Amino acid sequence: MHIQISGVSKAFNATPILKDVNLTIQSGEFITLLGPSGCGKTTTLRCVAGLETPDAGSIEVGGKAFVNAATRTFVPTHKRKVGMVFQSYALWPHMSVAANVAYPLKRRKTPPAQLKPLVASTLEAVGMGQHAGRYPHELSGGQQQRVALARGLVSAGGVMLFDEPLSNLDAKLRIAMRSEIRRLHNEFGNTSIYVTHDQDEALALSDRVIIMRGGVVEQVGTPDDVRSRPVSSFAADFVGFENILACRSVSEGSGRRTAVLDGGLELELTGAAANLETGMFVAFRSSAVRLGGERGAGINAAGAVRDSSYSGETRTVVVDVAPGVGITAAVPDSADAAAVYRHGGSEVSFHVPARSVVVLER
Ligand SMILES: Nc1ncnc2c1ncn2[C@@H]1O[C@H](COP(=O)(O)OP(=O)(O)OP(=O)(O)O)[C@@H](O)[C@H]1O
Repeated sequence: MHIQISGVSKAFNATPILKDVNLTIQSGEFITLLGPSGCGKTTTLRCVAGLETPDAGSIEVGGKAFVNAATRTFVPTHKRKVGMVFQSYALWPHMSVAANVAYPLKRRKTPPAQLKPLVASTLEAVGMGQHAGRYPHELSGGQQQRVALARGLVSAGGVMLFDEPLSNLDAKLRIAMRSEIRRLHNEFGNTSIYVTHDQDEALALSDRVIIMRGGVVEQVGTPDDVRSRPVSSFAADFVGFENILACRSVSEGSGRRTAVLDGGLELELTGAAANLETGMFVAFRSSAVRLGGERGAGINAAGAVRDSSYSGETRTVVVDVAPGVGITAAVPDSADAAAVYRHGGSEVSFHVPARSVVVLER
């Protein structure tokens, strides 16, 4: 089902929450709305579901207007046939698993001859076939979420909406359920909109990621686009670039253009960095920073180790290059690395290859 969100705005108590949101979602696509708390992800989803009414704009699904503020069209939620899965599983405690899944079908007056096999096959698809007779309190959190998924899937006439469905699960289960959600999306052939503030989840699940900021769409791209080519310092920060520096000035001399960045770091402006101008930003990941004697095209500088911490396979080292300006580097962890970088104050040189530096216009 193709989804077209056009010019959607919404205010609560005169505070604008969505500001002219435009999104085109292809039929069969899995897209994620990613952004910090309060940026309007859930409100966007609720407008598609019919749980909120936009003040302006329209939402069309499969060529049919769900809502259009200009023509005062509004299709109520139960007639939209979208499947919804929430963070709180929202199961009826007094109903069995099968009855919970059957509930939206009964409300729609689905004939029993169709209802029973549909509930059974959907419970089978989510791996809960053998628990149809149990009650929610007899299930683990992960199993309850599977039932909620099945209930969403039977309601979905081609569109699934997910609002942080995995937030209540532990880390291991979250990763397992991610693949389940993606598998079911493919198997059922739905178009899915998924809300999260977890970038790993967004990158793992989606065909495209929509980064939102303060009620507007900041960036739309494939997981690789948003991870490797953020469009702004906000987007770069959100997808985990640890180092974001402003360009303070650009100078030209003897055929070379050189930028001075925060902390006095210098970067020769060639290749991808050729367009950098004063007021713009550069970003690079901690994994791109080489500590030690290596030099080459890019940033070559030195500073004093502020501190270092063990973080899994790598050791994260913060090097101060100026008062209040630290560069974060990730180096493979070893006893040597721990010994060298554990203590603050020691002088270390570092290099950031030019190819690892991303230029951001804002
Ligand atoms: N019914 C409402 N009445 C008043 N304010 C609301 C209402 N619903 C949402 N808001 C406000 O709108 C803003 C955006 O909320 P929304 O839930 O869309 O954000 P979000 O990006 O999904 O954030 P989160 O990840 O915290 O859920 C918040 O500041 C919230 O307090």
